[in-house]
Amino acid sequence: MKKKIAVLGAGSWGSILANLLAENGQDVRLWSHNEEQVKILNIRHENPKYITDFKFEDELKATSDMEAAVKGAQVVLIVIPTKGLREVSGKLGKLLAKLGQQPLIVHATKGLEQNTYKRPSEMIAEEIDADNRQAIVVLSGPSHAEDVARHDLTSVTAACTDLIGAQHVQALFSNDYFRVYTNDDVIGAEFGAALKNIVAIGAGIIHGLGYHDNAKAALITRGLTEIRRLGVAFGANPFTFVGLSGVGDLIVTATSTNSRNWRAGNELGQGRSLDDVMENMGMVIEGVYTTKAAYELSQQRHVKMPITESIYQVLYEHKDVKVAIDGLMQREVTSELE
Ligand SMILES: NC(=O)C1=CN([C@@H]2O[C@H](COP(=O)(O)OP(=O)(O)OC[C@H]3O[C@@H](n4cnc5c(N)ncnc54)[C@H](OP(=O)(O)O)[C@@H]3O)[C@@H](O)[C@H]2O)C=CC1
Ligand SMILES: O=C(CO)COP(=O)(O)O
Repeated sequence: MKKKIAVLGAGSWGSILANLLAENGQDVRLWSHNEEQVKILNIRHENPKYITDFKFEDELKATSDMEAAVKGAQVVLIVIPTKGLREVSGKLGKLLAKLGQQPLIVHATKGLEQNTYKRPSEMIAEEIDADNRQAIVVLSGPSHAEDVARHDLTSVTAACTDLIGAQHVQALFSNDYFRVYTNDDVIGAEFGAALKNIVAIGAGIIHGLGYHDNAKAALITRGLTEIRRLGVAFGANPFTFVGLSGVGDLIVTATSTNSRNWRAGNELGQGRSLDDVMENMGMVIEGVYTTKAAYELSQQRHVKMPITESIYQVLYEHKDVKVAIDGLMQREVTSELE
């Protein structure tokens, strides 16, 4: 049955997910705070800043009025970068209370909040009263918007402590090119999603420095060990990290030139400054912020994360990229299973 779905955030991922839901026959309202972008989406069916050479479904309606998007919605999908998530969730929470609605909440944000180190679902739960929502479901996995736009085969995970919520999302999003699995490990899904961006920056740096496949494979594998260590310290199921929202997303982000995190790392490896890289990307590079949060969290919890620490030193302490990467090899040798 056709559902009314509000999608908050019209960047590359929000707009493409909204389009997928419209293709699946749902009644979708895409909200953006940018009126000019809304006009272009409604008149030309394009979102040129975020997805080039792509025509959106005629049925997909955009609006800059959050109330118009959310009114009557049975499902609200939030696709806002971590930095703006609390603000947008707060507005949504107030609106749902005013409208007396209780939709299922889905989010696709990948990161950890600065200073509090909260996961996206924790921020959302704090900003939307439990009386004004059903479950919160995490949609995550290896899924570059550019690939989904061209109907490349994609598989992701819907994670929710209440499996019925995850199954609901599975049914809404799945089609012949987008396959959704379920998982009840929200902590693992969110840590996998956030932390893989740090490793993707590292993989880009390695490429930019001129190292090759052996170095990339080692970084990805040892990076996964760090992701698992921190996630498990917070109660994640270690098996989630060998799933789509763990190693799956790590592979796609650390090996694809579509990845903003990989591209940022590659440019840093070639000697560009972080300010320069961030200014020119024009889209969010979540890993830059997540590196800081994860590094501080690892120090606080005494979790060994040498790759994260090295990337933190490059991003925040101006350490030379080559010295940082080569330094990883010069550490005391150790057991792989430690
Ligand atoms: N792109 C992808 O392929 C994928 C992305 N993700 C994740 O999805 C999340 C969103 O990423 P993505 O769509 O790529 O990001 P983009 O940078 O492409 O777009 C972000 C969108 O959010 C809007 N926005 C940012 N802050 C606010 C705010 N405070 N209030 C209202 N709107 C805001 C931006 O508006 P404005 O244009 O005004 O800046 C823009 O429309 C990230 O956490 C990312 O890691 C997950 C899977 C795949
Ligand atoms: O999360 C993503 C793909 O699964 C998108 O990664 P980037 O933000 O690095 O482009």
